[in-house]
Amino acid sequence: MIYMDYNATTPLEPEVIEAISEALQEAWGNPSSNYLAGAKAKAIINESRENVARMIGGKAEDIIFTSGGTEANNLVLHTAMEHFRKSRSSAKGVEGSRNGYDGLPHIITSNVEHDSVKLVAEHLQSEAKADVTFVPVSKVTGRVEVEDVVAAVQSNTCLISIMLANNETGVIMPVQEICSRVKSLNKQRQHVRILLHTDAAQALGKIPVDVGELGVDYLTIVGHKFYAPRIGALYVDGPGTRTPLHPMLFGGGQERNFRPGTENTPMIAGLGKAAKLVASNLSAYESCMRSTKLYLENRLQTVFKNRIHFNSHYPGSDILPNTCNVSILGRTLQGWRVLSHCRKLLASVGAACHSDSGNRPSHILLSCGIPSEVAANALRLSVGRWTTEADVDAVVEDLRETVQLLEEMN
Ligand SMILES: Cc1ncc(COP(=O)(O)O)c(C=O)c1O
Ligand SMILES: O=C(O)CC[SeH]
Repeated sequence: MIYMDYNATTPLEPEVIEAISEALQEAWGNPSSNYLAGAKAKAIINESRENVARMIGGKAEDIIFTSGGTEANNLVLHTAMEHFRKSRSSAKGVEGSRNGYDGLPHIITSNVEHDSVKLVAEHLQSEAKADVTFVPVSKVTGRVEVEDVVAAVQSNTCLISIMLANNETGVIMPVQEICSRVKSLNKQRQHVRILLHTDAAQALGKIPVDVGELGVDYLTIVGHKFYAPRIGALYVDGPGTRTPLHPMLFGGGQERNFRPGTENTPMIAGLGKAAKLVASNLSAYESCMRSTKLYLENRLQTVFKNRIHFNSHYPGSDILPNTCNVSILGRTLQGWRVLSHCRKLLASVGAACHSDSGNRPSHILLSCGIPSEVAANALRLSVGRWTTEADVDAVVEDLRETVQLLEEMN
């Protein structure tokens, strides 16, 4: 079988497995314990924190380990709600400062976010705890447009959360430009500070990610997208000092009380090792995945000619180097049907967490302006660091044979 679903999850690099097993064997102590076994664990955690910070151009003290990206994203939206409430209570009594605090906290996000942002925002909205603007991506560029985000800002806006790259289309969002514009707004606003978050899950390990260049207050890190284990982290620019961070959990004081619970040392060790590999090899990873993806697109074009629609080709938009969202046009060639008949290819029609959504076309692709009958045939092919041209040849031949079979069956 040939795996081409690296946006869903990645295997662990051998060096990462080695770091995890070493921590399991040698650093099993409680990191808070004051004897050698604990000190060993604490040292591994500190080294990993440094490596994760280095991967994104941040400082170690700005990294908070979490169970994964879902927790990190939830922590940001929870913090924004608390930020609004505390800002409002401190504004009470100050003449004229009540403006902007009447009503609910307002969140701005896009209509193509991962469910761990989308569903949290929808929940807050349905519970009348927040107003939410889901800014639609442009159907021309597949990208959320800066002017549309800025136009959505209200006096009670307390958070803007826009993913750095989309998991289905691979489209890279203009987060740096959005942050630059909103920081200027914040300087002149009399109202609550607008916090800035990006979910970088799909970008890390594929393209350069630098928190200073982006200008974000928060950035979500997801290990299992860059050959690390199922653990994550949240970058916060000065947690509790420059940038608010309000815990969802209370307990033993770990992670400076921002995320208590005895640390998962082996998984943190793996995250740190994977981050170190990204920091050292990103340029090679990126160019290798890009050349493989381009070879895949060329082979698909050659074999399927005018029956192929590339769902990630948007004028003026940058795309992740590993992602190829493509539809083979034909009445009987729905993506799920093609994949279920392929003998070698392992891929998806869209986000793994939507895999139980039946055979409906991806709402992400429909939001990007892909016609329904084309979106229904979508295949999300995402290559990895070690995907070869031979893998591509085998996958394209598998698709060719499968299409021929399905069309002969009908
Ligand atoms: C864009 C994006 N954000 C968040 C997540 C959630 O991360 P986790 O699976 O660690 O909860 C994922 C992947 O699952 C993702 O692709
Ligand atoms: O896009 C994916 O498959 C991961 C998020 Se559910």
